[in-house]
Amino acid sequence: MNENLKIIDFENIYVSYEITPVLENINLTINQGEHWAILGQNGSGKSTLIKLISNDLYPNTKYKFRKNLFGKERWSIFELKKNLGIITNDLHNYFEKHGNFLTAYEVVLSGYYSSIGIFKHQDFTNEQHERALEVLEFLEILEIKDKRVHQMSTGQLRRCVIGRALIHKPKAFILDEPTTGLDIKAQVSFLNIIRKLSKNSSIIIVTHHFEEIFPEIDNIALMYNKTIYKKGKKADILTSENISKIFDSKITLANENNRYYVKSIN
Ligand SMILES: Nc1ncnc2c1ncn2[C@@H]1O[C@H](COP(=O)(O)OP(=O)(O)OP(=O)(O)O)[C@@H](O)[C@H]1O
Repeated sequence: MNENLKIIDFENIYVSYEITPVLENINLTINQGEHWAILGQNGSGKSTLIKLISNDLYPNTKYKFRKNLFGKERWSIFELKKNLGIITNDLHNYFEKHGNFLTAYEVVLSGYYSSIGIFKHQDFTNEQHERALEVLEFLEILEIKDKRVHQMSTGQLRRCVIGRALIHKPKAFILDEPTTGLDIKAQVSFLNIIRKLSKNSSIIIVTHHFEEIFPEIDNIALMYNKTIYKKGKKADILTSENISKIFDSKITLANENNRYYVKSIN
């Protein structure tokens, strides 16, 4: 791992869907090997920030900005996906809707072509088949390799979608509210999988749940008022004062064994 490599290097970025920017003056540097959580109210711009990172949205060119990913300004979407695994609920829902006949094995293997499914014209080497099995094993879903999407639980499909990105051994994963729809047990075991991923890839997680900020996550970015209100080390940023500010409420945050939770809110 090259800790000098900047996964994200953004300076003074503005993003607009329409005329008024929804993100303003975004400055963010994330180095390889770091793990981050991004927190903020509904509508504060978290998903927009992810779309900016994934090149689904571009900065407003009215402002002078810097936007580098892995040290480079320009990326083809296909090349970017090899370096950056982006897991959103939209992708999960897309597989549920359009790929429900695929097996777990096929969902994972489809990562090589970024396709929804496996097609006759696609060739896979033996190594690629082996890698798909290795990924299923890593994600602890090898036993469901022949199960089809429509027969899977939400947690099982979520892991397959991660597996599809993991096939490339990306340097970083971005996970947008990854435990949506999971019950408490599935949530805990899913988070353990993400912790396992964090050994080899940087994790950037967007979440509304403090308990999901697992101990390896050492950096926090707080979104408020269309920008990154504060960012830095977890112990400095995750304070009751900061959290009360960004959620416009009086929140008392507590911490036990490096895990945070909301003690009171009013
Ligand atoms: N396609 C769009 N067209 C116009 N405005 C949009 C679009 N998508 C989002 N917005 C606006 O951009 C702002 C930021 O939205 P965004 O979805 O990024 O917030 P978020 O923090 O991800 O919210 P949530 O926690 O609800 O997912 C909001 O004011 C929203 O209304």
